[in-house]
Amino acid sequence: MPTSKQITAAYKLAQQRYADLGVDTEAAIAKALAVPISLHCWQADDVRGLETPKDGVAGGGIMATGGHPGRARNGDEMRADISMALALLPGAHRLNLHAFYAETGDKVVERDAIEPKHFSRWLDWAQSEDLGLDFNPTYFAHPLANSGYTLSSADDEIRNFWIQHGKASRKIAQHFAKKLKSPCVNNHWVADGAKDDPQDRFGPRQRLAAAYDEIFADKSISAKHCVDAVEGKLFGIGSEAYTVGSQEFYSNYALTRDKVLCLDLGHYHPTESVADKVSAHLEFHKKLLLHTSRPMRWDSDHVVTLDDAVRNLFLEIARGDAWDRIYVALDFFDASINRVAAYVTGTRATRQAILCGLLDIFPPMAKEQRAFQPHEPLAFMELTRALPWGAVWDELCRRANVPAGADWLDDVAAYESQVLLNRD
Ligand SMILES: C[C@H](O)[C@H](O)[C@@H](O)C(=O)CO
Ligand SMILES: [Mn+2]
Repeated sequence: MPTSKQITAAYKLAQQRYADLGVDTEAAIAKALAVPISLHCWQADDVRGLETPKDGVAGGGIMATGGHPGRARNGDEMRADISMALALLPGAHRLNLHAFYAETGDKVVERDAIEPKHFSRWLDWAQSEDLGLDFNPTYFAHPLANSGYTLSSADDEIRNFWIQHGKASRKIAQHFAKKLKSPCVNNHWVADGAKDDPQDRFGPRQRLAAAYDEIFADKSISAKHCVDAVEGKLFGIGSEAYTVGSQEFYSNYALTRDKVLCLDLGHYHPTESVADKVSAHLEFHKKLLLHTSRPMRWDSDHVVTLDDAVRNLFLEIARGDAWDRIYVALDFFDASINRVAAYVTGTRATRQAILCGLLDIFPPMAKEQRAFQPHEPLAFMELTRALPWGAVWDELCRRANVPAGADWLDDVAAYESQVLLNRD
């Protein structure tokens, strides 16, 4: 693995190479370190939640598969594992919590009754790690979600239960934001839908819109603190034929209600480009929440790698200079590998994509108002891929005081043998 001296020497050469193309690597490193990435707490425990012991499935259209030992079994273990991952990650981070990670002791507290106090241990830990907090109401993995419909249910009792949960989530998000002096993104996703063609597609969508309107009607919640986002999807396990909260539904909802639209890289047809959607949405929406994920043939939530989808997404953000109009969050869960390694791999890949976006040669070229021959953009895009961004990344890691290269694997191996393998 490269020494600190070797990293700096390689960086100097890379810096010059980029400078010749008009790219300021110092500015790119500083900005790439500053973009906050919200780490999803649910990779640590395979999306099980802390409410009651459950086996395997999270329920509601998503599922972590695999049986690698060492899964976190409680809040303390989750926090320890995430702290371990954070120690190996460069840059600014937040923690993205789901409501079913409330810690209520021996008391069963229903989701419509959760309060900020049930997350005080997460809040204390976030303060100690200097992290902002984001939040998500959990509209799945619950007996009242078994019918396949929650906020869009035709059953008043079920729908009202989930409306109360949505309202409670916003109070918690506002509390986090005030305590941590940092706005809290509160992302709403429901798995509502049908496995096979329903006879009524209108009713659930009308009820879903009305339910959200009721949730968001609470005027005691300020958008300065609680930044509500809504996340659509093409299909899920059990909602193959009909997903109530589709992309079109949420795009229109967010636009007409001034909410943030969430784009998850796993939520589209495999050939659809999420990068291409960014400029279309940002022409109309103020902000986007981006969930980085890797859909292997379907919405499988594989650990993020530096693939074209993630790279192109942040190239697009860079080309539109839209850094202040996005929130970046992770969304993957793999129970078949060491979960700390999953965090480190996926978070590093996301930040590498951010860095590659910032090292793009097109924005400086655009300033020169250079007229391209039709064949040139493609040639320059190929050149961009071949530029020594890895040397800039190593330098970024060195400055952030975290291992460059794959040196972090040693730390993960030690943590696995000393901590993770001692769990049942
Ligand atoms: C656990 C999250 O809420 C979930 O992954 C959601 O963001 C999603 O993407 C569902 O497919
Ligand atoms: Mn998502």
